[in-house]
Amino acid sequence: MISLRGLSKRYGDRLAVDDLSLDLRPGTVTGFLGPNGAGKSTTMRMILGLDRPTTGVALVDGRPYAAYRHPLRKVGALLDARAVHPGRSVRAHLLALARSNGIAPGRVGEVLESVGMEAAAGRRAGALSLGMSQRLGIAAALLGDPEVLMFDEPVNGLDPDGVRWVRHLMRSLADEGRTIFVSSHLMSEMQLTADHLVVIGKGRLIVDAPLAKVIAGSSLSAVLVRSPHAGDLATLLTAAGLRVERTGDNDLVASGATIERVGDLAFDAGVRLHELSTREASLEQAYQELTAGSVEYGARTAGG
Ligand SMILES: Nc1ncnc2c1ncn2[C@@H]1O[C@H](COP(=O)(O)OP(=O)(O)OP(=O)(O)O)[C@@H](O)[C@H]1O
Repeated sequence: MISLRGLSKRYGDRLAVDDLSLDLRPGTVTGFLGPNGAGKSTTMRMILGLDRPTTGVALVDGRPYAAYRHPLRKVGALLDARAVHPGRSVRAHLLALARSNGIAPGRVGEVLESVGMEAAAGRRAGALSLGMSQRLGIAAALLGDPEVLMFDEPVNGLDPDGVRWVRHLMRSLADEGRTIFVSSHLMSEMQLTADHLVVIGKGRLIVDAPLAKVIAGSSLSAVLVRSPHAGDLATLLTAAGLRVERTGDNDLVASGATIERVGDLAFDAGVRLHELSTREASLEQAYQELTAGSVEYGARTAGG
């Protein structure tokens, strides 16, 4: 498990990461979201000991990453796909990593196969396309068969097949009980991949919650109700603390509650229902509401 406690990073007068405390759990894909400059990469770098926290700690199973003798066997990471020796072949790059981490050389062939790069093993790492570099970075992360995997924008540059492949890979790694921490700006992809979300803005924690809860919390998620007594029901639900909007003579939309709660309130009051259903916000909509106050580098939209 990865634990962050009061983790902060200051660059000059800029607080890039501001007092983050959270746990990343095994068997879970945790999506790491936030606007540009929010501090995602800096957080990941601190977990990997590549940046020193100004205050606080980042621990992997109770110890700093750097305290492990063979760190790649504990945490595999893809942070910057282009951070490879450009003149080395794909195979030589992975062999060098394996050697320095006490990993059997035979493992190189296995990870090349699992990322579909056996045929490219002899190519110069510096001459790969961005998508192929991403695959090589993922192969390097998998090399030590680690319990924890961190990926910074892993689908960047991948074609649709590659994107789907990464999604399935993350799911299967989590299903094997590993801890997966993945940053992305692709909300539709995150909605399909993540179980849990950590959202930060301007270095600060905004949300640490299951995906379903984040989506249900959006003002655009709601319960739709049709009833011949919609007026009575609206009064009842409002009195119970729900936000209610009448959308027709017999129709209303209630937000701030589950479908079960709306159904139970109607049943208890003896109000007849002709329809009870949910409208789910997309992750993109939920995310926009959550981060509305934290976007530093947003372009103004037309008319906005
Ligand atoms: N080495 C550094 N020196 C000075 N400032 C830095 C350094 N690295 C990051 N920063 C600043 O810290 C803040 C957080 O950057 P970071 O790259 O962690 O954000 P991010 O959430 O990963 O952004 P993006 O989504 O754009 O990749 C930014 O304001 C960035 O300019």
